[in-house]
Amino acid sequence: MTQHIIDGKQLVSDIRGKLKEEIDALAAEGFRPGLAVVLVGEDPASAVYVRNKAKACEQVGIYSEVHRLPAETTQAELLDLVDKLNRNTSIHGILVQLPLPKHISEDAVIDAIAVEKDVDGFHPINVGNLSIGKPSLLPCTPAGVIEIIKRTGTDIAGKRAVVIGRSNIVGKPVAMLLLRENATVTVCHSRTANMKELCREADILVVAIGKAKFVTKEFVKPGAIVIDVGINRLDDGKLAGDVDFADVVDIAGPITPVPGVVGPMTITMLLQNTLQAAKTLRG
Ligand SMILES: Nc1nc(=O)c2c([nH]1)NC[C@@H]1CN(c3ccc(C(=O)N[C@@H](CCC(=O)O)C(=O)O)cc3)C=[N+]21
Ligand SMILES: [Mg+2]
Repeated sequence: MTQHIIDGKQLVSDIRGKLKEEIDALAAEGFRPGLAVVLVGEDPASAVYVRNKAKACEQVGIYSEVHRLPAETTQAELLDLVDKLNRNTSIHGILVQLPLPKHISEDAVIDAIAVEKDVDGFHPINVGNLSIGKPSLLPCTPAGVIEIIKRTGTDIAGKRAVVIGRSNIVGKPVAMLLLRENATVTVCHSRTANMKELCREADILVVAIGKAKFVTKEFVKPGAIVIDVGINRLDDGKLAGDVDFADVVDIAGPITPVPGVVGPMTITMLLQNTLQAAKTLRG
């Protein structure tokens, strides 16, 4: 029983291959999409993600630059950099790595990013446009989750979907996107009663709560699609998802291991958003 374990490498290389073709064609016309990533402070995990993002850009031919600022950077200095990037015509996507140091308001920084360059899809205008069904830049992890589900060959319309987690960056936008695909959507959280019973009704279960191995087989309907958004660092240094993979793998249908699928897909959707933003800005 391994054929239903979703192959992240295959998925990501298919999509990145198509992105590269389109970017190569633009480059042949003398136009290259550009991404700026801003990292404030020295969080080691963030440093790894930022390096992975730069590597992925290079792979598909997106120009990228990383701005590393010290932890003591003031909010005014960061807003000043964002303003410069907003006006830089060779930059089409801006990503300010979160979390930011406590003395800086994340809301103020996100609000300052040009809506057309907000490749994280975190700006309130992009969030609002998603919720009312207008075109927008979609948040990367949620967009990746939908792409993974579609590529299992599942028709989402009419299915029961349960999302565990209601964060602004994953749970809520995943629920919104599943609704847009005509699923019947339930969102569970820390105050939900009968969570196991609700989850067992799901044809599609998306887990984003940040608790290692929280979801066991009692949460899973036989054959259900299980998408694990969690990345938790265990005491032994290994990564684990929010799903107890060994416990769930035999009962689930298509299932994502951690690491290997949702993380690399998130970065792939960032590349896709940067291309989309570049085409929009180019007109
Ligand atoms: N403005 C902003 N946008 C983000 O999209 C954003 C952010 N801030 N802050 C941090 C989180 C986290 N994040 C990840 C992306 C890829 C992997 C990834 O590729 N993970 C690999 C494993 C990497 C490892 O070994 O640690 C995997 O799951 O296979 C993980 C985490 C994006 N984030
Ligand atoms: Mg959440």
